[in-house]
Amino acid sequence: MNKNLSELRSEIDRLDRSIVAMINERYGYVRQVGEWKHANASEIYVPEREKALLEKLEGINDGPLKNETLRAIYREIMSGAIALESPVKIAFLGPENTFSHQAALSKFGSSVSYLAKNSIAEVFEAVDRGKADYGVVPIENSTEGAVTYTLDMFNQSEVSICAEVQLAAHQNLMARCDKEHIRVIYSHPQALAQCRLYLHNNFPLVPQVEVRSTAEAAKRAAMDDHAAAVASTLAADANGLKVLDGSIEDNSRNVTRFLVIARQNPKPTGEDKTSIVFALKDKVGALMECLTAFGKEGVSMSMIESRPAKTRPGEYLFFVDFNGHRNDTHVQELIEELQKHCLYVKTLGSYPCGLSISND
Ligand SMILES: C=C(O[C@@H]1C=C(C(=O)O)C=C[C@H]1O)C(=O)O
Repeated sequence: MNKNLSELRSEIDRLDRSIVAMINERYGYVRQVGEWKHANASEIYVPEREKALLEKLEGINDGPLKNETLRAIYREIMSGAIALESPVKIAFLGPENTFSHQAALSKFGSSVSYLAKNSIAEVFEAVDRGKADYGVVPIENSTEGAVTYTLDMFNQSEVSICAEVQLAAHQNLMARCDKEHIRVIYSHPQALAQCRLYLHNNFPLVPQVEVRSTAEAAKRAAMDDHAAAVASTLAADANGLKVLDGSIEDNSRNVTRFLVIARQNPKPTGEDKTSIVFALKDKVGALMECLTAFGKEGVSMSMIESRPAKTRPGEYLFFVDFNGHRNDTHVQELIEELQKHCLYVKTLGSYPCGLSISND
């Protein structure tokens, strides 16, 4: 016979008691892992282990639990585990409630502590000086391209990349008033650029004002009856604003990629990416030789970006992301080949390929 509601709930209660007991049992082992790590000066956050664990769990999950839900639950279980091992601090490009904050939360969960920094340079500095254990910085957007400031910082800093986060960052129009009463729209220049068409079609006569973050834009909209902001839903909630239109970005596959920086180098997972920067020797065909080296080693690039070297006019640095780990023989051969044509080649990190996460 079918169970009635209170019988069903007591079954749920029984299982919840087991779940909590099991998480606590798990944390007993986590604590011991933490002690081992402290004794062996080992890293607390281990992205390659987390990735392998999540993949294994997805492999045994027969549903109805969705893999997305499973990941979110484990994000928090592992966040609690990290906090139990050590009080880690994560620096991100502030203020709070920006997409960078959201990217950091999606990687480290809500049990660790966060430091909102005023600039990308300050995030690097916090990690460089050990004031933060990890940093989260934007690196590229699928609509607007590379975040050149972050690229430039890598050339000056000794931190390395230990993980990536790909956030399907949806932009939203939010305000206290209705659409017809909007007299000004605030946002970060990149967010305004991502919604150029929507804003042109819907608010051709409303002035757009650039501010330093989408979170700042939402704060301003919260203080003005006739202002709107283009920002994340996190910012709408934090400032009590109504979302008037959601997912207003012109390209619905608008993804922002963030990097986790640290003073550590993850081990290979079998599905890794490596980021390097190189400066070409001043000789004809040097760039061609470098690109040929990638082809020869069968290495596919996922990003290539050039930046002025700032030493002499006309000299450029090339930032490249490609599939593979710095420990792989073919990657080592590729780097040796590149060195022949470059003044220097610096490996910025090898890290597990990240899944794309949505901020819906
Ligand atoms: C427990 C560990 O530390 C952290 C927590 C993990 C977890 O909760 O499973 C996994 C990897 C680490 O980020 C570990 O390294 O195994």
